[in-house]
Order: sequence, then C-alpha cells, then structure tokens
Amino acid sequence: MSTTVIRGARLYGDGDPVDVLVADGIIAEIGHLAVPGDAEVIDAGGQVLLPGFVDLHTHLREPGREDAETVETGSAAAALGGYTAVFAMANTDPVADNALVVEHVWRRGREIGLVDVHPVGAVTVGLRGERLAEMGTMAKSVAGVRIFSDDGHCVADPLVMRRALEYSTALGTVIAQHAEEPRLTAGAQAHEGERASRLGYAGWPASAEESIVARDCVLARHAGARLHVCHVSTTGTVDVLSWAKGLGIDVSAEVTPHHLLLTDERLETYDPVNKVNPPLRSEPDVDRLRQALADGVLDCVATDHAPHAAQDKDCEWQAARPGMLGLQTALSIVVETMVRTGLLDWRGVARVMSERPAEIAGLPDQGRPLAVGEPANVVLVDPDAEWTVRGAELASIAANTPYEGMRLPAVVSATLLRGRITSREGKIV
Ligand SMILES: NC(=O)N[C@@H](CC(=O)O)C(=O)O
Ligand SMILES: [Zn+2]
Ligand SMILES: [Zn+2]
Repeated sequence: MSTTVIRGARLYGDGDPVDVLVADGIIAEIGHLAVPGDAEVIDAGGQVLLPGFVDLHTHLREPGREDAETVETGSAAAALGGYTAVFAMANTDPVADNALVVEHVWRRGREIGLVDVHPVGAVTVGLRGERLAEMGTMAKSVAGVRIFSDDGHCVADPLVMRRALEYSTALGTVIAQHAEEPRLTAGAQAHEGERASRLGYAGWPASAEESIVARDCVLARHAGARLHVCHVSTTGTVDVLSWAKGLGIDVSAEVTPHHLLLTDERLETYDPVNKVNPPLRSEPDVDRLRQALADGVLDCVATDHAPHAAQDKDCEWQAARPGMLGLQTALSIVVETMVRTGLLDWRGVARVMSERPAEIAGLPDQGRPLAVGEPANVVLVDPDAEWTVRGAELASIAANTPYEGMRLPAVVSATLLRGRITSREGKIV
C-alpha cells in the first residue's frame, strides 16, 4: 500500500511542526522523519492537522433526486470539505426505511470510496410517523445502520416516538429527531418574529422546537434511550438541553454552520436560498448557539447539507424547498464564527467536527487521536488562506449555497481516508 509523508504539520494547531508518516492506512510515525524514497509528500508548511470530520447530518438525495445530488457528487463535496465520514439522511425517494435502500446507499459509498457513507434509517415507514420501520433489519444489514431519523419530518406522535426509543435502546442505536411540533408550524415560512410578520410570512415559533425536545428528553429518560437532537436553532432548546444533561439524560445535539452565522435578517433578500428548516433565527439565538457549542451543551456541528435542484429554489419563497448546501463551507463557517471569535481553538474544532460526532455515532475508526497506530483519517487545513464561495464551482450538482460570493477563512488542503488522499488543493484525487 501507499506511503505518504505529511511534512511539517502542526497537530491540532499546537506546538512545532512535525512530520507524519502514513503507511498501510495508519499513522505509522510522528516526528522529524527521513522521507522514504517511494513516499508521496504533502508539504504542510506549518498548516493544521486534525482528525477527519464526521457529519451526522447530510442529504445525498440518492435514490430519487439525482438531479440535485448523488452519493458520488456528495462524497466529492464531503472529501473537499475535509470529511472522512458522513451520515446520509433517509428522506430519499424511495425512503431509506428498509434494508434494500440502506444497502444501496452504503454500497455506492464504498464503490466511490471518497468518504465513509453511513446510511441513516427511517424511524417510520415512508416517514409517515405511523408505523415503525424495520429498524432491526436495517441495523443488522451490511449497512450496519446506527442512527435512525425521520429527518425532514418530526416523529410527532409521542407513542410512536416512545416505541422507537425503546426499540432503539434494544438495538444499541440512536434516534435523531427533527424537533418540530407540526401543529405549531402549519404553513410556517420563517422564524416567528417582527420580520416575518412585516413580510407576511407565517411564523415558525421557537416553542415548536423546544416542546418536542423537552418531550423527547423525558421519553428518552424513561426508555433509557439515546436521543440526538438535529439542527438546534433556539435559545430555549439550549436551556432544555442543559436541564436534560444535568439530569443525566443521554441526549446529544448538533448545530448547523448556518445557524451559527446567519439570522432572519436574510429574509429581507426575499431569496429562497435562505429558506431552511428550522429557519434562520435571531441574533440572540445565534450568540447563544455559539456559546453552547463552546461550552459543550451542544455537542457537535452537523451540516444538514441539503442540495435542491434549481427549479425547487429559483421560485417564490412560499413554493421553494427548505435547505442549503453545507459540506464544503462548514469548516470555514466554524472558523469564522467560533475560532476567529476566540470561542474555540483547533482542539475544540476537532472535538465538535470529528471526535464528538464519531462518539455519538459509535464509529470506532473516526475522530481518533492524531497518534501512532491510529487510522489515518485526517484533514490538513490552511488556517491563514481565504477563499470566495461560488456555488457553481462546488462539487454538488445543486448550487444552493447561502454564502455565494462571500470571502471565508480556512481552506482544506488535503483529506486522507484510511491513508488514501481523497482531496488535495481543492481537487478530488
Ligand atoms: N433542513 C432543510 O431545510 N431541509 C432538509 C430536511 C431537514 O433537514 O429537515 C431537506 O431534506 O431538504
Ligand atoms: Zn430536519
Ligand atoms: Zn436534514
């Protein structure tokens, strides 16, 4: 197998640059090394080496909406974004509510080989929220499903959610909830507040998220289950999570890059590229989410990468689908909102983008320390470089980025999956 030397990298951005020898898919040596003649050399020049990122929340759109994204294009976006593992949500067409579909997605991921693609299984048949899907069969399939979610929809019926949590506990898996009480968000188009009222959009109240998170924490507690909360967007949800964690309830939570940066001020653009579920919130919400991510009340960053074909976005606000691209911009947004503000250092970035998500998903070979003998799933980041986002230049088929034309900090120089270079200098290898 190939040998690569990453020359002069600062591990976790700390200390003096060292050389990292990668052989047979593992980190074989760290120090000041003589480069073997046949080795590929990546000149790091003091750049930051981190464990490869793990995304607990990605939409790859295959099967069914290959006009927006495929496992192949989404894998490329992931590798370019510094990811070595992604979890592909189940809201495909057909829905990933059975072994056949999850095995297809898993197999496509393996064939492409740019990132480990872990299919998420649906909690309920057809995401309809009525009857539990074949969770056991999906967990025991070759895809080895470890996260179940009806994302895109909330498992709103408390009895169905209770059964799902109990069943999931028996399987040793996690239920990831899209927390949105549908009775409170009928027709909702934007964050409930002054702006939405003025622009004539029906509001999406914070209580729709918070009431479900509180309910689910109680259900998880009684079921002894593991609950994961998707895309936390409000101050009140942070309060509920602190309370639940204080009680020892086994709950984890993610925040998206866009909820760390953008606010409902974007409504003024009328551009549906800014439409997302849950909606962009207020500035106090953004501040609180950043603080909670720094404090650990929010465990990790997940992209909720949601590609949409042009015809589903280039239309009036009400008709547009919610969701935005995220895989290739996540690191830069985290650096902008968390590192440049002094809320996280590079060790913190490793924690929220790699270590915690790997732990939550139970991946034994991801989010591991940068140490000899560990799997070489790593990302090299140039902390001083900047780049300008162009949706058309991203690897995704869809181009619905809310960061179009923005200049962002930090560039992924290289990503290695089990020692193999998957992306380098912004190109797929
Ligand atoms: N986040 C979104 O706005 N959209 C997601 C669904 C979801 O994550 O709820 C999608 O599948 O497009
Ligand atoms: Zn969702
Ligand atoms: Zn989603």
